[in-house]
Amino acid sequence: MVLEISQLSQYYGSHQVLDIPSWEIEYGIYWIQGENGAGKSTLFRTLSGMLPYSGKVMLNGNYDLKKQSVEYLLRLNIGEAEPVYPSFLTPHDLLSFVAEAKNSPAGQVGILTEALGIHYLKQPFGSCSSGMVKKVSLALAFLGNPSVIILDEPLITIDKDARAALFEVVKTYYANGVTFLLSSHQTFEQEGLSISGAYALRNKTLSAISVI
Ligand SMILES: Nc1ncnc2c1ncn2[C@@H]1O[C@H](COP(=O)(O)OP(=O)(O)OP(=O)(O)O)[C@@H](O)[C@H]1O
Repeated sequence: MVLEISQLSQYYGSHQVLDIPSWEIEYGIYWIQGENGAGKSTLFRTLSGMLPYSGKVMLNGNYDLKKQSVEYLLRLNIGEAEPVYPSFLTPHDLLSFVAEAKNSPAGQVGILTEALGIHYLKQPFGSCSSGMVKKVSLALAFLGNPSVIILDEPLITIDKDARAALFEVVKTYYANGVTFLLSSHQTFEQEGLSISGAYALRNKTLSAISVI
């Protein structure tokens, strides 16, 4: 299994958001759906090691998020729904830092920024457009040699060309063995992606649904 969850429970204070007894996926592209506030971002942030949780999360059958967190986080990347970065940093700063942390191959940042149309690499985030910030967050999600990439609402704020470019990158990575978890309130039909499965997050847990 690429990703396995068992007895995953997540709270904000006394408010329980996730209660997932068991969920597992093989290699593929998966669409996670759910109403506003259902807990999609919370699930993604939990799987990305950004929130403490109770339960077990395993990657590639080998890496437990709690026990082998460095190995795990080298192989699982996230592009957040509404990224916020320090206003004084530049895309160049952040991309270089994450590329180093993720053991990126030489030249990878240049390939991704070119592909996604990120032109203002030395302009601080404080003066970047929201679409540019989003594109940088998407580029960050492809750095290194991930086996899983989570893209939370990848379509928001980016223009038509960037959207097409993004899904070309998704297809290339998928063809090279990367599993994707995507969330979106819109369908991915026009992207020409072959979705392997869809899950609805409701009542704090994930259930398989048909892809429509
Ligand atoms: N940092 C936080 N502190 C407290 N409660 C939070 C926090 N983040 C999210 N929540 C609550 O957790 C629940 C799930 O929120 P989450 O953002 O995960 O949902 P979502 O499915 O991603 O929603 P949307 O489709 O609107 O983006 C909501 O009730 C939300 O108000």
